[in-house]
Amino acid sequence: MASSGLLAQLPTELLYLWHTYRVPILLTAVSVFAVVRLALHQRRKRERISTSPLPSSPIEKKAVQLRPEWLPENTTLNHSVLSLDNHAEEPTTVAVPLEKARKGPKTVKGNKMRSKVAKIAPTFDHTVDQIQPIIFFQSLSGTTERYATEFAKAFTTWNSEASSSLLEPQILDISYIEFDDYFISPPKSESNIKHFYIILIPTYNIDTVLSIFLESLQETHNDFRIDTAPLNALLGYSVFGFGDKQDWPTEEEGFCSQAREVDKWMARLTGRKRAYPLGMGDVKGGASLRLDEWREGVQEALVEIKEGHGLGEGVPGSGDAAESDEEDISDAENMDSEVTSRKPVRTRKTARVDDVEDLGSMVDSSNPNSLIPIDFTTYKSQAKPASRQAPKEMVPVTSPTHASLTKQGYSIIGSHSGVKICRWTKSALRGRGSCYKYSFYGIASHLCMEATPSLSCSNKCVFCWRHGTNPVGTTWRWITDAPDLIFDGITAAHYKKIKMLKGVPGVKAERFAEAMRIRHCALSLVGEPIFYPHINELVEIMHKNRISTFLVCNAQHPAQLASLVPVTQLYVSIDASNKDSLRKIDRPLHRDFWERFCACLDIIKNRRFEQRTVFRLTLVKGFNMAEEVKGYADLVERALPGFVEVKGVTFCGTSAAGTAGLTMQNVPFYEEVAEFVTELEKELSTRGLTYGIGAEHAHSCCILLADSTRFQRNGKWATRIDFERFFDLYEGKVEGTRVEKGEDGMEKVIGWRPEDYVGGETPEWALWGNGGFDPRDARVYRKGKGPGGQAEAYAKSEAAKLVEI
Ligand SMILES: Cc1cc2nc3c(=O)[nH]c(=O)nc-3n(C[C@H](O)[C@H](O)[C@H](O)COP(=O)(O)O)c2cc1C
Ligand code: SF4
Repeated sequence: MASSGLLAQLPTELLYLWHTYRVPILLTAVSVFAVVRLALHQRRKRERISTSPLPSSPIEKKAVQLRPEWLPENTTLNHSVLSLDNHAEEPTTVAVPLEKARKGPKTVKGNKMRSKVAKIAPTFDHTVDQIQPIIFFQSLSGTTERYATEFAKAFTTWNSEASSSLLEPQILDISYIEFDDYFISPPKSESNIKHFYIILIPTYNIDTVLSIFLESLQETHNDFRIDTAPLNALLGYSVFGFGDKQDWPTEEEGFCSQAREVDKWMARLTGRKRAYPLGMGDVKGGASLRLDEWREGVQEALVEIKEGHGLGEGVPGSGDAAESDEEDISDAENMDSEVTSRKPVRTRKTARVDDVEDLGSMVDSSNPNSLIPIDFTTYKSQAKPASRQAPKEMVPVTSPTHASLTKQGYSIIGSHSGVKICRWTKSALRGRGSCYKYSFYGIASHLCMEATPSLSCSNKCVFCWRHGTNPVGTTWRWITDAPDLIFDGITAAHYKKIKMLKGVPGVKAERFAEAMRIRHCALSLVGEPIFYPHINELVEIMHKNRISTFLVCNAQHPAQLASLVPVTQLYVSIDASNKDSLRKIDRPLHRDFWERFCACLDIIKNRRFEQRTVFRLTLVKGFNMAEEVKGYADLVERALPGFVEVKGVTFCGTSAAGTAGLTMQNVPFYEEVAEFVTELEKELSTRGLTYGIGAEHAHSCCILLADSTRFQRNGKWATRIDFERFFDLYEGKVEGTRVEKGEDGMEKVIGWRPEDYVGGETPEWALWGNGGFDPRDARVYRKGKGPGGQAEAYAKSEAAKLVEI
């Protein structure tokens, strides 16, 4: 009873208490609430290590138009499809779909009327004009180069006895010229100098520079914006091919097939100015003799021209275009199309005639007005696309490229991937220092693997050390190895090479043990990694194995760049600040290289909050340094990369580099690089951009600019990477801070930002002005080098030897 009375009194008591103490109760509740909120907030903040402000959400992105011709060919970006790997020992899975996965603007097809009248070639006035012969050659294993040199010598000796209207020949390697400078129109020169082309080439049934050369001739021919016979102003041309009759006994089986192709395209581009028939020599017997005979024939033809007789008389289709049947010339354009009926071929009068097959196919009298289909949105020939051919191996074991790369220390994996131990990996194993990637980002060189899934690329940069033998291509058209096999292959080859260093004096046991677990992969080396159609799968495999990825691309493949999965650090090579300079230094194969380059910059800008983005500038004195600071600043302003790495060129010291016009004089001194970077920093700052010099590695002539609003903590540089954090973000163990507004207007996390895996502060010794060499490592100087006023010369000579990307 007593207890029920108490209960009845309780509401009155509570009401009394509430009235008496409500102010302190309310204050306590608010305080507790505030403390709990604050604690929760602090916890979340700890999870988000980033200190920089969150990007406005969603980040405004510039629309980048991907042209249809930029989309990959022969392959698909579909992740679920793996390629057939013909190197695999165990049976592999799915075959490469040969059809293009083309998206983008609709292709507009039209028709071009064939031109009825060939241009009249300028005549040679033997009283005032001079002939400039140009000897073009291409050589992978040196044979053709040797013959071309001998040819030039014999030709010059003969010419010294002849007259002055025939100039000394120029000799040019097809690997190093700008095709457009010679094969869209004759080179620019004084008006009384007329050119004559002598072309000496081998044949390779694999992809080499020659395949690209042939494609370029074909493209020029099919380009509706270019004249029917753009090389008509040449006085004439003649081609000599080298082949191997032992393995390719007949023409049907491929003997000198590429020389025959070049001869055919030159006939079309010149308006049939074949001055002397195609010569062919078997390198296994009689090539020298054949070449001498052919040289005499070419010389005779030149004498005729010199004396004002032009190319002499021949059957229609040979000799001067003006003398030829006009219809034959325009029909010759259509050699690829089906021939319905053929004019009877007249008998040859002289040695200077076309091949019977050529004559036959160029005549299509029954259908003089037939139309050639033209694709107005692309340069590419629609008539006979290369992609219809069965894919080949990029670097077959039998190729000189394979031999050359293996000799240089590369392990070739499958037929298009490579891996090589970097000099710095050896150095780090011996406790003698790591490369600049350690100073800037914290990558110890002995934990790093350098590899590429594509030894081929679409540039022929003057400073590339794979000159001459490098596979090149504008589209991926090779047999494609599966990404897991590439991963297994490159890692196995890397470990094998590390093991081989076991006995090298000075290798530290502790570092050797550490090196047996790859932590980082620089996807660069040579070639273009994003050219490989399954690069995304390969990157994913790396990340799953907790291997970080530094990927360097050459800004020529916007479609692949746009669809690349986020990597740990994404580089784009910026080899020049303007179109002209880029053309000279990178010698890109794509005619729209500048548009591609600019599109890549816009993509880099759009993706700057998804991953760390870096501009890699390679300074080559005399090519891309002087007067270009403002231009580089324009590019930085356009793409806003997180970092700008500026590096003096590495001179590979090969004779091929010399052919490309590069010598030690082009390697800048460290102080010159430093001066350049200081100017660039100043220029960026006048534009209100917040870049500062973050770190340096004088040893490899490399300096780092970084965005101070993103990669500084408490006013101190934080350029290093927290790799464990990166993998935790990748695996979803921690949440990133990249947010986007959903359809409901609410912000939600959609990934991570570079700021989420910023590592510790940049060490004192790596900061600008301190040199960048870890004092815990032993610095070893070569004889006669080292401190004492020679540091810069040392850096320069070392830079010449290092192959470090
Ligand atoms: C991988 C490979 C493929 C070749 N393909 C052909 C061919 O299809 N037809 C041919 O006549 N010769 C072919 N050859 C022979 C080369 O044309 C010949 O060896 C030539 O001398 C090489 O010239 P270079 O040393 O200047 O590169 C091939 C040689 C190699 C190594
Ligand atoms: S982009 Fe790289 S691999 Fe390609 S040519 Fe230039 S330096 Fe060599």
